[in-house]
Amino acid sequence: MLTIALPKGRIADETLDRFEKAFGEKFVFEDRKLILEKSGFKFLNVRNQDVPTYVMHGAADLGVVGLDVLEEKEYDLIKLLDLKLGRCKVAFGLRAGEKLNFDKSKITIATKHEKIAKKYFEQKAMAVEIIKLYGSIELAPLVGLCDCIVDIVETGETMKQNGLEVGPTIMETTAHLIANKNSFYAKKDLIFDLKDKLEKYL
Ligand SMILES: Nc1ncnc2c1ncn2[C@@H]1O[C@H](COP(=O)(O)OP(=O)(O)OP(=O)(O)O)[C@@H](O)[C@H]1O
Ligand SMILES: O=P(O)(O)OC[C@H]1O[C@H](OP(=O)(O)OP(=O)(O)O)[C@H](O)[C@@H]1O
Repeated sequence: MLTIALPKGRIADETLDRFEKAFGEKFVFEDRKLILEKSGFKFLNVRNQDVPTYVMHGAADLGVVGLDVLEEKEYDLIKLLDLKLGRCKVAFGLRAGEKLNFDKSKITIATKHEKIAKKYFEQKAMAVEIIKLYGSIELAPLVGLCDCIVDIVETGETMKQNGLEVGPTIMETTAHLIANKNSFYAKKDLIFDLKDKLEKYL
C-alpha cells in the first residue's frame, strides 16, 4: 500500500486523472471523505501547504505539491518526478508603471512565499521587510500595505485586473511527486513502478 497526500483542488483532480490513465480505473474522493482507498493506494485530501508536512513525518509515503510550496517548507524530501501540471511562476507584482527600486534603503514586500522572497533579497545583500499574507496578495500594494508583492502568476489576469504589472520572475514551478526518505528505501519497488507508470502519461 502506498499513501499519497494530494493538495485539494485542481492539482489533486489532475493527478487523479493521471492515475486513471496509468491504472485504467477511476479514483474519486467520495463526498466529504478525506481518504480514498483503492487498488493499493490510499490518497489523502489535504491543504496544499500541508502536503510536505504529511510526507516529512511519514504519515504519507508520497505527495504531490508545487515546487514553490516545497521551497517554502525547506524539508528534506525526495523529488521523484515533475508531473508537469500546475505550471505557474513566482514573480514580483508592481503597481502599474513602477519598477523595482533596488536603490531604496528598505523595500516592503507582501507575500505568501516568505522564504522564497527572503532568499532572493539575501542573494542581493538587500534589507527588505516581508509582510506575510495568506491570500488576495494583489490587494496589498493598492492600499499601501507594501511597495510590491511576490506571488503566483499563471495567466497574469489577477494582477492586471488589480492595476498591477508582472515584474521579474523568481522561480518557475510545477507540481512534483515527492517522497519520504524512509518510504523511498522501504517501498522502493512499488514507488519506482508507480513513477514509471505515471511518467508515460506526462
Ligand atoms: N493559477 C494558480 N494560482 C495559484 N496556485 C497555482 C496556480 N497554478 C498552479 N498553482 C500551484 O498551486 C499552489 C496553490 O494552490 P492553492 O491556490 O490551492 O493554494 P493556497 O491558496 O496557497 O492553499 P490553501 O487554499 O490550502 O490555503 C501554488 O503554490 C502553485 O504551486
Ligand atoms: O495569474 P492568474 O492566472 O491570475 O493566477 C494567479 C492568482 O491565482 C492565485 O490565487 P488563488 O486563486 O489561489 O487565491 P489566493 O492566493 O488569493 O487565495 C494567486 O495567488 C494569484 O492571485
